[in-house]
Amino acid sequence: MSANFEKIAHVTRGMLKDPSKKYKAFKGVHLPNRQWPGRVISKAPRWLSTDLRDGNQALPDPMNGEEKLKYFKLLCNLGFKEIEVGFPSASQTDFAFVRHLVETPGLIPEDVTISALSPSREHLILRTIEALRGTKNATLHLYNAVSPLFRDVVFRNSKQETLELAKKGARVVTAATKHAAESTPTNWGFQYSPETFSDAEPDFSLEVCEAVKSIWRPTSAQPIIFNLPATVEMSTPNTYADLIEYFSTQISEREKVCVSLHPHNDRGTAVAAAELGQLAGADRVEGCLFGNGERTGNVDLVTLAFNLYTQGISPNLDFSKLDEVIRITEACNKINVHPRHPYAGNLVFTAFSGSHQDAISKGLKAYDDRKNVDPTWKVPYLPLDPHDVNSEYAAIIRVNSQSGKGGVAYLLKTNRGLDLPRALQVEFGAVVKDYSDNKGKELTIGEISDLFNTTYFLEFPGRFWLDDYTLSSNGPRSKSISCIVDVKGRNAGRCVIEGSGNGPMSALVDALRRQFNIVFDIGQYSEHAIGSGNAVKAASYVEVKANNRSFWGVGIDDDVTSSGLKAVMSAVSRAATEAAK
Ligand SMILES: CC(=O)SCCNC(=O)CCNC(=O)[C@H](O)C(C)(C)COP(=O)(O)OP(=O)(O)OC[C@H]1O[C@@H](n2cnc3c(N)ncnc32)[C@H](O)[C@@H]1OP(=O)(O)O
Ligand SMILES: CC(C)C(=O)C(=O)O
Repeated sequence: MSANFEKIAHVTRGMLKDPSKKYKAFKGVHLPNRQWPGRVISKAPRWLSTDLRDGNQALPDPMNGEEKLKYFKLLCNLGFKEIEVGFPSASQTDFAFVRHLVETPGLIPEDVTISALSPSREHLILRTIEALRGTKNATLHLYNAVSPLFRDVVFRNSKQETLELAKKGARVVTAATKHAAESTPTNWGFQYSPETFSDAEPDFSLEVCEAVKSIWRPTSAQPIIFNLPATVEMSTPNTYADLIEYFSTQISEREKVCVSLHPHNDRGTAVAAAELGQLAGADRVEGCLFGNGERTGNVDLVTLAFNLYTQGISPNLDFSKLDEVIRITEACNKINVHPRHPYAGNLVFTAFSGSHQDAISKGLKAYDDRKNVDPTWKVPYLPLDPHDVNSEYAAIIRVNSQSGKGGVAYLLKTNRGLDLPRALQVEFGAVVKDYSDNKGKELTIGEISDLFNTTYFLEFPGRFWLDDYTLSSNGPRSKSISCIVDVKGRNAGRCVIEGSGNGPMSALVDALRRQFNIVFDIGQYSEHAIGSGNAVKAASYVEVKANNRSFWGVGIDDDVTSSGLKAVMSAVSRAATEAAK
């Protein structure tokens, strides 16, 4: 028997060459006049967070009471007005948590409605109502599965028996909430989910929902919520949208119904399904932060919210402190947010590749230049301004062997205030590229900064190091210089060199030529201030040309003339080092 089983297992293991016998294409509803493709989303839906229920039931280690409370407060702070707080009939932890919320004054904000889920079984419904009793606003959420697969395999129920199960549960809910002896009256709302809606006959889902509606008798002021789950995502998201449009247009007394979506992410398209479902007429969306939830998760509410936001539509949720949201979610769920998670992953505002870095830094500069006149966000590769989620641009650009000069220059600018001329960017970009290629790993800004100091002799002397100097004026456009210079390498030692020219720099060039017989020309030169006030410094960049080659030097000093002279020494040292190779 066991050998036989292994044989079968062996034969069937692995992907099939022809999967068509084992897997059948999903057949959607026939909807030739579908309207949703021509629509656009123009407002945020009603949101319900089911992190504390569907999210929690999917965790290897479900949240304890303390974690649930922390999470509940987070959800309230983010702006959720409907929160499914648990499945109180499942465990004492869930029951006690709901009671704690209800019984502790001030824990549930006045404008927040809590909801709890119950299967359509009398004792479980009663226990759920018991948990919610006494809170100001509560939604009792009832469910039973309606699809043929569940009818046949799980419940072994006929259609009629499935319909009766829903009706029986609805009646229990009505009776128990009507007669609930509450010292503080609860404003009860009712929600019904035909579980497995995505795989059920659309007309049967409608029939069950109509039956539940006739028992609960909603009004326009207090509509019933029909939550239509893609309990399992069955096919492309357009098929879910078709089902939603069909339901939304066929259900009677539509004005007394709130159509709600509850997409799971089995095919990775829950976000698309939720968006198309809204086009198809849904008013409300249920999901979890960062897509936690059964199997591949519930639809990710963070992505949905930012998808709206980046279209210029307020999601009515505030994720400004996204880092904190991630920290709390990871701590409570014990599941990390993926580094490439839309909007939230720690790599989504990061570019390693050179051409992306170049485009981003140009885009950020262009945005900064025009934002007072035109605040429209248009920056290559960045659909969201990282500042909106409290992130810094500095985190955007990171350097490895795929990076180019633009990213390196951007980092030196943002971290050290150094605005390198383009030709120097090219030169130093190549130095960084060589270094990172050899290292085979990402470089930190500290490493890039050290490499810049070493390459341009900013901290440790090169072949020539200017210790001190005096300048004297011989009349307009004529200067003399006397410098104390430390020399390394051949003829090492300290010496005094003297020269003259029409400015300090050309006087130094003359002194170096006289003393060391070094012949070169000054090419490009630029300087700028770093910082402001008493701490201001000057940065100078000088290009020297010798033997048909160009070498850049950098000098930083409190004094602008000294920074220029140091930059010349830095460039000449680099040229001399190269000549000595
Ligand atoms: C798609 C969803 O996410 S639905 C929510 C799912 N969440 C959970 O299940 C988390 C909490 N659940 C639990 O703690 C338990 O499953 C309980 C307390 C609800 C029930 O526990 P048990 O009575 O031990 O039953 P069990 O867990 O085996 O559930 C299966 C039984 O429930 C029945 N059932 C399942 N869903 C429903 C429903 N909506 N209405 C009525 N009966 C249902 C099944 O037919 C099965 O009955 P059977 O034992 O007669 O065959
Ligand atoms: C009970 C329903 C809403 C559910 O969680 C699902 O079908 O996924």
